[in-house]
Amino acid sequence: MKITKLTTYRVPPRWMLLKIETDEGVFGWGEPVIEGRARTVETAVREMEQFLIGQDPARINDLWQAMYRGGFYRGGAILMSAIAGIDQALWDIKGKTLGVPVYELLGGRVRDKMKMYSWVGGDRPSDVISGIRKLREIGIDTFKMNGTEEFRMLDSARAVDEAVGRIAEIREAFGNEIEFGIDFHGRVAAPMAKVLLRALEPYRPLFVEEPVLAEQAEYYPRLAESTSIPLAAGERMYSRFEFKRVFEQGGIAIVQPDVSHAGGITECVKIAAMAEAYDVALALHCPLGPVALAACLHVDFVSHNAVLQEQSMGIHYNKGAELLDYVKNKEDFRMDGGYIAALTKPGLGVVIDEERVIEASRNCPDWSNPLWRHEDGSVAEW
Ligand SMILES: O=C(O)[C@H](O)[C@@H](O)[C@@H](O)[C@H](O)CO
Ligand SMILES: [Mg+2]
Repeated sequence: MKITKLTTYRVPPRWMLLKIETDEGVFGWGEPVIEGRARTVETAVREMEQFLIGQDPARINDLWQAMYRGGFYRGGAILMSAIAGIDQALWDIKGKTLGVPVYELLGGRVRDKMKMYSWVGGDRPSDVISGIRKLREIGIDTFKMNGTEEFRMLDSARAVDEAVGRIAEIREAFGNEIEFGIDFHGRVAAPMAKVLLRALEPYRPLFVEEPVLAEQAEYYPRLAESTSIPLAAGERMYSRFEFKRVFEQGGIAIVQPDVSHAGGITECVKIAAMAEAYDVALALHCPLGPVALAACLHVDFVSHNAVLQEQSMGIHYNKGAELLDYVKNKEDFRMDGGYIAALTKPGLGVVIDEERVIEASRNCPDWSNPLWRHEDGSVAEW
């Protein structure tokens, strides 16, 4: 079998889908994208296409190594997202060719269902209580929200009280019937991270995510020493080689690689195994589309330490399209009591409505995150 064609579709809300076709008619879907840089990743996929055309899609490991090591400059968000989406599509092709779901090719399921969580509250965490109430009606009991709005490097007791007050209201309203992670989203700098973590302790969040920016990873062990709240990070780390330092230094209890940013299924299965060796949990990051989610689920179903899966249904970014709008087999993504069953169709198990995708890709608006500024006019982390 030989790869004959790669087609990319940038579609609302902010996703990019990749279709890889072969000379035997089998095709696979991937989702190579960095939110806000879809066109840049698209160019990176195009550059890799020259190498890929004519290759045997079954040789996933060799193609991965060639795409990663073939370039003198490697790694980082753009290249690893391009490799990620291509890798996902290659696994889709292999599963379809052999007539089995990808998790069977990775040794089979370690669980019967996977625990999911949902975002509430939006960029500026508001209406969190009503958002939780609505999702509780469909059996979701685990949530994530942003912890703050703009947050200065050295911020006030008032800003801390505002952030903590929102969390206190949640515990007040729901007690311990629900669990929630708080995403600092990299908005909190090292001087304030310990202050905020300490203030949140009494409300026992399930985890705090990106307590500081990934480029400040050396703070993770020190922050972990200062709190009992499990710390999570990983959406802005792109390969085993970045995660290994985090495992070695400690401090992160839950790693969150993104299967569309960190080299795909091939790389994330390896990161998951490394995490297990350090007794670190896995909660794959996935605020993206259905192919990214399907790829995550295949990693979840073969990883003992997979504890939670993010999915983007109703997420504040999904303007212009919802998680399953481009999917034909919507029923396979149904959640029951906050869990999802394995996707058992051959390959990734997601049947893409290509007509819908082609239609949506016409004049697709570019998405980029807002540029926030502090009151003094300086740039604020979004
Ligand atoms: O945890 C999450 O889902 C992420 O922090 C998410 O909010 C960002 O990755 C966003 O997608 C960037 O554009
Ligand atoms: Mg996050």
